[in-house]
Amino acid sequence: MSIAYIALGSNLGDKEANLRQALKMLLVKGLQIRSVSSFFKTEPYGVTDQPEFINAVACVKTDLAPEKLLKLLLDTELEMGRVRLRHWGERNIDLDLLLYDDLIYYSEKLVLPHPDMQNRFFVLQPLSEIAADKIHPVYKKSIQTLLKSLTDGDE
Ligand SMILES: Nc1ncnc2c1ncn2[C@@H]1O[C@H](COP(=O)(O)OP(=O)(O)OP(=O)(O)O)[C@@H](O)[C@H]1O
Ligand SMILES: Nc1nc2c(c(=O)[nH]1)N=C(CO)CN2
Repeated sequence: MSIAYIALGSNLGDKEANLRQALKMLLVKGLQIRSVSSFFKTEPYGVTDQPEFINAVACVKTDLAPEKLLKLLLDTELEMGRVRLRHWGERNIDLDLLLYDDLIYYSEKLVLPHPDMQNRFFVLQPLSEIAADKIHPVYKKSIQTLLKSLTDGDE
């Protein structure tokens, strides 16, 4: 069994209901959900002229290989009628794979750890709630340290 961390986000429709529905679907598809962070209201990152998001992170246990797990996430987005208005823009549901054990992996379809997670408050805040001491396999720093660097404005 492997442990993976999944980021959930929504800023269209009933955002909290969208996150709850996605979590239910992941469970039905066979992921063992070990913990889920609080749901956080977050300011839009990147493209800022859009509604605020609700974000959360879930820790799951799975036998699926990383690319199979990513496919499960992308299929779940599609089954929820994935709406995306523009790159980094509004969406009813977004499921990203943040970490998979301590794997460092790069393919056309999947990059692990998620290559922008260290820059995203909306990821590090919920992740640090459920995995503060987890060490990022590339930066070799804990999630809480990465969060502090981001909020302190370190390089
Ligand atoms: N760790 C990862 N988690 C999710 N998708 C990934 C990851 N690494 C690579 N991808 C690829 O990124 C593609 C596009 O992802 P997506 O449409 O969610 O981009 P985005 O949400 O607009 O931006 P971002 O991925 O930076 O949040 C996916 O189809 C997937 O193949
Ligand atoms: N706060 C917040 N900002 C974002 C988010 C998100 O989930 N939360 N997702 C984006 C596209 O992946 C772009 N910007």
